[in-house]
Amino acid sequence: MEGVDYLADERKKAEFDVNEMKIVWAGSRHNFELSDRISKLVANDPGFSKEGRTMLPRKELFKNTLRKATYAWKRIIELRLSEEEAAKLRHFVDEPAFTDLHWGMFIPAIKGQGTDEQQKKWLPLAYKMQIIGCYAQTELGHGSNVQGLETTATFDPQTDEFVIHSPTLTSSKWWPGGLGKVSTHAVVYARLITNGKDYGINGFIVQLRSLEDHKPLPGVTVGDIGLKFGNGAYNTMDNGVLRFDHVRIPRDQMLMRVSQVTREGKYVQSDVPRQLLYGTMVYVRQTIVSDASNALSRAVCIATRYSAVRRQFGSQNGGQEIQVIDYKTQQNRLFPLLASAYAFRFVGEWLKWLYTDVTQRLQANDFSTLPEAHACTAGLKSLTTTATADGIEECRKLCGGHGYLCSSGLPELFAVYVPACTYEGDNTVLLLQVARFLMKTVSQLGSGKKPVGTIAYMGRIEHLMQCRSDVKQAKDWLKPSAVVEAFEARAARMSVACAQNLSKFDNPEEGFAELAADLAEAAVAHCQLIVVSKFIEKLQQDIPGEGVKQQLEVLCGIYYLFLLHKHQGDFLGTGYITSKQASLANDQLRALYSQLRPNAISLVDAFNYTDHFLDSILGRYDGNVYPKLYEAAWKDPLNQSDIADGFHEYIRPLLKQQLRTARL
Ligand SMILES: CCCCCCCCCCCCCCCCCC(=O)SCCNC(=O)CCNC(=O)[C@H](O)C(C)(C)COP(=O)(O)OP(=O)(O)OC[C@H]1O[C@@H](n2cnc3c(N)ncnc32)[C@H](O)[C@@H]1OP(=O)(O)O
Ligand SMILES: Cc1cc2nc3c(=O)[nH]c(=O)nc-3n(C[C@H](O)[C@H](O)[C@H](O)COP(=O)(O)OP(=O)(O)OC[C@H]3O[C@@H](n4cnc5c(N)ncnc54)[C@H](O)[C@@H]3O)c2cc1C
Repeated sequence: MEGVDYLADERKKAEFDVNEMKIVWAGSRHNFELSDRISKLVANDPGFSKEGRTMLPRKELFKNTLRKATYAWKRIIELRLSEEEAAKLRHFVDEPAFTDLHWGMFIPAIKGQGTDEQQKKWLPLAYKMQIIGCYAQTELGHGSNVQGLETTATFDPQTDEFVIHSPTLTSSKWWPGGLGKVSTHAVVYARLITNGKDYGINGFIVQLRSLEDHKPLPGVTVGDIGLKFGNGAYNTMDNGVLRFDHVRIPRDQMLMRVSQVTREGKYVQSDVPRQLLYGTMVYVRQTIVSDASNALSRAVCIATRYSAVRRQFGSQNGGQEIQVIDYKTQQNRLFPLLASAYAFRFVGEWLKWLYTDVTQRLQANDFSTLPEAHACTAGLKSLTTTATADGIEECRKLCGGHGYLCSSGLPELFAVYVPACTYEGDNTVLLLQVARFLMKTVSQLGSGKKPVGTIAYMGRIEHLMQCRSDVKQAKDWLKPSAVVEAFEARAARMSVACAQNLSKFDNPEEGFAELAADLAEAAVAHCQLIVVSKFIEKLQQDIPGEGVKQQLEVLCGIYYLFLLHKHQGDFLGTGYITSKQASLANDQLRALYSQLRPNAISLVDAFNYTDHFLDSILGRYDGNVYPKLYEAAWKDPLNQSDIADGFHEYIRPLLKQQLRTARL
């Protein structure tokens, strides 16, 4: 029945102020009001309808995305939205498009690596979308190994130009989003060669298509790389292939903040670190961490609401069956994901702060926190995207068979999200960057250099190597100090063990390669410590609203106790806890599940998602699942007629043949 709230009883059980929790989730009242207003604006505009998008063939799907992205831009101009509001609108339109890369990477690359003059020239064009840009770094032969890229940019002093060239097949640019069919320009990463010397990778602004008729410019070969994983999903994006045949660009289109080439062809290195060339990746990794909580919370919202609607087994005397959310196994799979969504939200907020801080420092020529910012963005990107992709898939399974239907919203969410484990740095490769940072920190411990920030705990290494957990009863696991020490001791001991094993190798690089799997695990332990610590720090703030802080404490407990349970081997193996203490942690975890249970629906309501954004019959706010699933099935093109296309060609002859055989 329309208008009935099938989850009303669940909502009545809430022990906290949901409206206040909405503000905590959004980060501030301002953010909440902004998201609330813009998400409703998008949901109520038929121009942003998602109806039938998973059914469209690629060409129509792509054209539909072009229409939506252009319509979004039109609305942004008409409504005079600020940059912040416009970004929110694109987010709630919820369809990967070329604009993500234009705003998310092309513009940030020019801002981060262009000189003031270059920014003045290019940014106004990009802001008005008079040019559309993408980020062309990855090649057919190399993605992770940026230093291995092959595209060349050779300076020609005769004409004061760079010649951009793709010398081999493997040097073809491959993957950049927005490149295949839309971008007029790209920031292209190529090897800078001047006076016959190779100075490594640099960024160059290259025009690819005519601004008049959109044809590729002479010397440019460009197209789409083909269909990707999933129906609809990321196929709304034109990931592209690009080759250059001696394409000439003026010298001043080399992005010159980090290094310059003079009119005479002399290479000059600025006094900023070369790693700033990788700055766009640091920026985007930070945004990906913030985005992880959006994707995970969305899946969790669907699975939680559906788990309260769905009933299986246990009816007595004709009564109702049990809601599947009441099974402990369902809770043990679902509630840690709900807790992770909140944990990633808060670590995302903190990382944003860290990124802003490092950016301000860089502007003042203070590069001291750059290595930590790189390690944090790389590690947390890896940790949160892996957990989110796995979590979305788990939510699909938590919804049983119906989760496999596209109308559950989960298959498409997974297909759109899962490449986050690969793009912007393969997750294993990024963990190994964190491990390098950890090994460097451990090797410097005796040098008098005091570790600071997220690595400050290494400064207490002697204590952390010896201490033992003093937990005696299950509720002792609720003490923040007991938990933080457990995660610090585990991370420190795993890093030190790796460092000790590394020291047995004559060649450190050989040792690093041999021990890579252990090093990646040490990096995970360090990153989990960051997430746990930031959640605990968040709880030390003043959090208004009846019962809100208590619910967050429950979620925080579930997050760290679930990790402790899952990685028990690490905690036991490094000798910080005993098996008895591990078992007490598990007892406490079960108790927390029971505390969370009555609040589960309201905790996902606090995400404040519209039904339009969720795009899921199973996750509907009103829980009216079955009639809507039934209705949706009849909308499938296969059900447009009772007799299937192809019946006369294929099925009928088959049946006839069987009839003949039967008669024989
Ligand atoms: C439905 C939703 C729709 C939309 C929602 C929107 C939400 C927002 C999301 C945005 C849109 C996302 C769309 C997808 C975009 C994907 C774009 C890409 O993939 S683009 C392509 C992305 N591609 C990749 O990510 C490629 C991954 N590969 C790499 O980044 C590098 O090759 C490497 C780091 C692995 C090695 O680097 P290499 O130079 O070979 O070697 P070494 O290791 O020897 O390091 C040397 C030194 O440098 C240091 N350092 C390193 N990095 C950094 C840094 N960033 N900074 C600072 N420092 C850094 C390092 O610590 C070391 O220091 P030290 O020890 O000497 O002190
Ligand atoms: C949807 C999508 C969008 C993208 N958008 C863009 C874009 O806009 N612009 C752009 O430039 N690029 C883009 N990319 C490319 C992306 O950044 C790369 O695919 C990514 O950096 C991984 O590199 P790779 O493909 O070379 O993987 P590979 O490095 O070939 O990875 C293959 C395997 O090797 C392992 N491996 C590699 N090196 C090591 C190592 N040193 N130690 C241990 N294991 C290792 C990896 O863990 C992985 O298991 C996109 C990719 C995708 C999927």
